[in-house]
Amino acid sequence: MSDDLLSRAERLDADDQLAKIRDRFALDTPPDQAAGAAEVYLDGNSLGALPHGVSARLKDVVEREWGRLRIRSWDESGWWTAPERVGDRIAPLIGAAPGQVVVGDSTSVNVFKALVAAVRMAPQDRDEVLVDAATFPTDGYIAASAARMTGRTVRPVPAADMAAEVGPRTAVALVNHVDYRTGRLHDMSGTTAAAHAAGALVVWDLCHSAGALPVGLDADGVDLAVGCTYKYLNGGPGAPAYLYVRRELQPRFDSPLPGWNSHADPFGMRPDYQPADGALRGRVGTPEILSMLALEAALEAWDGVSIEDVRRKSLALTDFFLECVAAEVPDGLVESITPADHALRGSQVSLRCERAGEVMAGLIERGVVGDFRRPDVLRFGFTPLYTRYVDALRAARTLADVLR
Ligand SMILES: Cc1ncc(COP(=O)(O)O)c(C=O)c1O
Ligand SMILES: Nc1c(O)cccc1C(=O)C[C@H](N)C(=O)O
Repeated sequence: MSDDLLSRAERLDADDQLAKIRDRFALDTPPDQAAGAAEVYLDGNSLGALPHGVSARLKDVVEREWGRLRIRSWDESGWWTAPERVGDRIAPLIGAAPGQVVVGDSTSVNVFKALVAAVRMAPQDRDEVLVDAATFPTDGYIAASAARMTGRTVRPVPAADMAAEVGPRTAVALVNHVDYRTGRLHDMSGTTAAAHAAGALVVWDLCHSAGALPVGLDADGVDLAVGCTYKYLNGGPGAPAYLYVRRELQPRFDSPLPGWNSHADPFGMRPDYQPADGALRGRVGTPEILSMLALEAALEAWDGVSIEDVRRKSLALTDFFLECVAAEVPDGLVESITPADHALRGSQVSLRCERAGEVMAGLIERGVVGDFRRPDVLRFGFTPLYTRYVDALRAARTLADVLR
């Protein structure tokens, strides 16, 4: 056991510019203090921790805005415009200028909107939809249905090969920015440029990158993007997702779900559909006000935080964790499937090991929470806003204990 690692972890935490941001989260509170030590939470890539402030905000939304103001809150409390307002709060985190992001519905529903709208915008003689072959399943299911509905076929392609595979038959490519299983980061700029050179559009799924690393949607000329808000954005279970539509494409965005909330005059109650301008064309029906306002409060945890600092810490944390695993876990028991190359790494470390399900259960029992993805992957998510270097060390040491 190397005390060296512990003193290094403590020094890294002491020097960490983001260390104080952890206080914005409900993490070191009972019952997390089982066995005297706070839980090491490395599952923020599935469900982000609760930021302080959300509970009080929700109480106010429920008791005052809903309970007392009732219907007036749609205007007086800003409920009606929350989807665009919260979208604009997320926008800087994903490199989008205001007016291009709208919040609402699940990621799955937004994948559907984005894909069908992209097929409708693409040259009509194009008959294929390329889908990241290792995609999170929901994207693949939705893409298959969207393709069937629009008379296209799906061709699965490894995300890393997407730039080479887009061609004259491609209407749209759907790519995960960071692979949920391996934590591999894909090349947004190069893939988008290659798709455009081939006359195709690209839809990016940002679920595992937004809030974990800088995303440059505008700079990279991305057409459409979707993402969830319950991972690194800490919006809470079932928090609504978002849809980005590049400003120049908005006039041509023809939603497959043209609900009344995306109408130019929703209260005109007219029988004919006339789409609104701008990002709110991506809205569908009545927004999820409670979860959307919880998300809005959660985003305050980002006040004064630079995403570049987040990225620096994320890479340092994942490097340190990999180093601790190499030092503490006997050789040959685990193998990292997360790229060592920083340019290819998101904010998680995935370790392949035998009986991974049982190993993760053992870790959780000992207060180290990651997750298990079948058949053999242990996932450890590193959320720079609240994960400490001592957490990375404790996770590696606990893993070594469990494996022994
Ligand atoms: C890449 C990716 N896309 C989509 C989803 C989920 O979509 P939804 O918000 O519809 O559950 C997840 C995780 O749940 C994901 O990791
Ligand atoms: N969205 C989830 C849920 O409702 C329950 C359990 C897990 C999730 C997840 O987010 C899974 C996650 N997208 C993954 O990367 O595996």
